[in-house]
Amino acid sequence: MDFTLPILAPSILASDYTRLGEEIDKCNQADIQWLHCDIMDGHFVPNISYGPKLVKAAGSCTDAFLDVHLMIENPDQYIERFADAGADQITVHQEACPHLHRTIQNIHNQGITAGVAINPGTSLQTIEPVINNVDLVLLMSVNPGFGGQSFIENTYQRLQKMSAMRDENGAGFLIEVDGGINLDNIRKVTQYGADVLVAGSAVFKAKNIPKRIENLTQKAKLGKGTIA
Ligand SMILES: O=C(CO)[C@@H](O)[C@H](O)COP(=O)(O)O
Repeated sequence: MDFTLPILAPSILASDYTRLGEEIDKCNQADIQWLHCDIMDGHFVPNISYGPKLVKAAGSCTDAFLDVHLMIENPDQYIERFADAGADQITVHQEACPHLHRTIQNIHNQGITAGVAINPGTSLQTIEPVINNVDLVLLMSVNPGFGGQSFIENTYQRLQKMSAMRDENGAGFLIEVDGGINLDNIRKVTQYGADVLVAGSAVFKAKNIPKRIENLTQKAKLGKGTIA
């Protein structure tokens, strides 16, 4: 599937679940390419969000690529269920996968793309052995578990290092950044190498959601490729 970079991926975690269809429809009005679903289990992260049933409902409201981020322990146990629910991509946490290479294979075996996520406090070197096997690396720019947190500033250096690792290894994965992205920092995040920008509060707390998505996307485009 071809996408135009940078990609803005609204995270429905910040949406009004009582009007989920309408909220996603507003994203469709802005021609979103990706929709981001955050799965939290109350163990890997200190919060519980939603499961495959809601992912399926969300997917039925859009043609956008369904980007499912599993912040859960034992992700292997749930890969098939989220794939059946319509996930186009599943991302698992390095910190939750003792057999990361096998988990990535399990995702690919479902005929979908695979991502690996890392927390702000985890060394980038820990994912080096799998970077030629994944389609996406997700750098968390907040400690996962809650929407509405502030962006952690050292993400910029981590983005630069991750881009350099990709070049050195001749890898082709996309770099996604998730947490605390807003109108003030989105340009800089893309300047430092992000291809995909997850935004929850910045999208769904806006009065005019389609307009906000357009503004965020425009600012992200201004940053793309401006730092070597
Ligand atoms: O995974 C997470 C939080 O753990 C994120 O996807 C949040 O949903 C992003 O929300 P904002 O920081 O943009 O409000």
